[in-house]
Amino acid sequence: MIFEKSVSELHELLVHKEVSATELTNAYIERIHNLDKDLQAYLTVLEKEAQAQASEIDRKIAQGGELGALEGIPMAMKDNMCTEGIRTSCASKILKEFYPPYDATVTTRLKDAGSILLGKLNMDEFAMGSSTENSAYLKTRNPWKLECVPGGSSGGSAVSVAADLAAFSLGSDTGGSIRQPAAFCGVVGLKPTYGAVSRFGLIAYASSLDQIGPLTKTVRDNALVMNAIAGYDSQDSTSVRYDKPDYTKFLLNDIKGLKIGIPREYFGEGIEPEVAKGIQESIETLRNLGAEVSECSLPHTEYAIPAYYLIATAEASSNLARYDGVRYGYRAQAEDVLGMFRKTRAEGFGQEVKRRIMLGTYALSSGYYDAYYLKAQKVRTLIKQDFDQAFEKFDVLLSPAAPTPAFKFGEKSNPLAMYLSDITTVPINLAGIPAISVPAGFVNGLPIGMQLMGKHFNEGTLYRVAYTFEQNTTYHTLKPDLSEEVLTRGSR
Ligand SMILES: NC(=O)C[C@H](N)C(=O)O
Repeated sequence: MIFEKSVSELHELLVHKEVSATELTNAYIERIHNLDKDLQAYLTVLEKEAQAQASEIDRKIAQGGELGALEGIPMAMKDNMCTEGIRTSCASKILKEFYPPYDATVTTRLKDAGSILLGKLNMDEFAMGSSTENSAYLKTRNPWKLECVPGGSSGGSAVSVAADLAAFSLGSDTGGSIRQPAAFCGVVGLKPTYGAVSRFGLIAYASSLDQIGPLTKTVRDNALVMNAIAGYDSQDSTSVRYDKPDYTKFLLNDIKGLKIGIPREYFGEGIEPEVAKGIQESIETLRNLGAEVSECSLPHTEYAIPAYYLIATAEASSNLARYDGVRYGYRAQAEDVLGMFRKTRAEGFGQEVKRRIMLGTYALSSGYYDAYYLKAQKVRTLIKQDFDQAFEKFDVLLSPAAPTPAFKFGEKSNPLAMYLSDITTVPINLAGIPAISVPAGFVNGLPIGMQLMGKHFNEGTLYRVAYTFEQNTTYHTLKPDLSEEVLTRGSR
C-alpha cells in the first residue's frame, strides 16, 4: 500500500510520476478517515489545506520542476509547534482557541521544503507526561495493542507514523518524549543535540531541555527530515552555529571498529528483564557486525530523575505563568481581576500541569531554591560529566530506550510511577546530547526500542550505527494489524 512506503520511496514515485502529490495526500486523508476515530492521533486534520498544497506541487511537477527530498510528502506535527492560522492547542483547554499569528521555524522549514501538512497531533498537555493520557482532548491508542498507551508526550506523532497516517512526523523531547513513544510504537525517533534544531515557535515547557526532532519509518527518512529542519536560527537564542552536515552521508552499512559503550546503570533496577534481554540480543547483532562493545558506567544516573523533575518543573512554572487569561488563550469570567486569573488557570490547566506548576514554584521559592533547584543544577553538571568521560572512550553509548514496553491505560496513575518510566531518557536531555531510538524487537507483541546516545552534534554517528542495525534486521518492516476486526474488538 502506498501509505506504508518510506519518505525516500515516495520521493522516487513522485519523481517518476507513478503517483501524484494529490493522490498521495488523498490516500493519507482516506486512511485518517478510516482509522483515526479508533487511534485518535490527530487533534486537527487539514484536509482542504493539504489538498491545496498538493495541487501546487503537482503543478510544479507538471512543469518539469526538480523535486526536493521532502517535496510533496504528507506529514504531521505535534500540536505544540506553531502553525500560522492553524489551531495550536498543546492538547490543553487553556489554548483551545489559540490560532498562532506566526509559524515556528520548523514549520517554515518544512513548508520551504514542500512537505504537505496533514494536521496536528495529540500529545500530553504541554508535553507533560509519558503516555499521552494527559491530553485534555483525546485518548491516543497504541496501534500494536489498542488497550495500551502509545507513550508520550509525542504519542500522536508516534502513532501517525506507526499506523501510516503520515509519512513522517515531528515531535518534541524534553525528557524522552520523542524516543519513548517511538520505542512504544516501533518507529525511529531522534532527539537532536540541544541547539541543533530551532525552538522558535515551539510552545515552551522546560526551555533548557526542549528539542524538536523527527519520527520516521526508517533511519534514512530521519536523516532526510533532519536535513530540512536542523541548522542555526537567529530567532532562537539557544540555537547553535555549527557546520550542518548532509546527514544522509552517514548512512553507511558499516560499523567496523566503532566503539560502543554499554552503561551498566541502564540495565539494572527498574528495567524489565525481557526488555534488557531483547537489547542484549541487539548488542550481539552489532558486535557481530564488527563493533567493539564493552561495558561502562555513568555513575550519577540514579539522580537523573529527581534532578530532571526539579529542573523541568521549575522552568515549567515560569514558562506557564504567561497563561493568565489576559494576553491570549482561555479566559474565565469572574468578579475581579485576581478571581479571573485564578479561575482561568483552575479551569484551563489539567491536573498534571497544575501539579508541576506547584512543584516548580516550590522548588524556586526562596528558602528552598538552594536546597532543591540549585542542587539539581549541580547534579545536572555531574551527569553531563559522566557522559563527557564515557565519550573519551566510546563513539556511542547504547541502552534500552524505555524500561518497559507500552503499558496499559491507567496503569501508571501514580505520578511517581509515571516519572520513573523516564529513567533511560532524561539523563540525555540533562546533558544536551543527541539520542535516537530504533526498533529492536518485540516483547509480548509490543515493540521495544534500542537507544543510541552520541556526543554533542554527532547525530551522524548515531545514524551510522542505527542504519547499519536497520539494514541487518527486519523489525522496522513489521506492521501492526489494523484490520476492521481488530479495531472493532479493540476500541469501539
Ligand atoms: N516532555 C517529555 O519529554 C516527557 C517527560 N515524560 C515529561 O513529562 O517531562
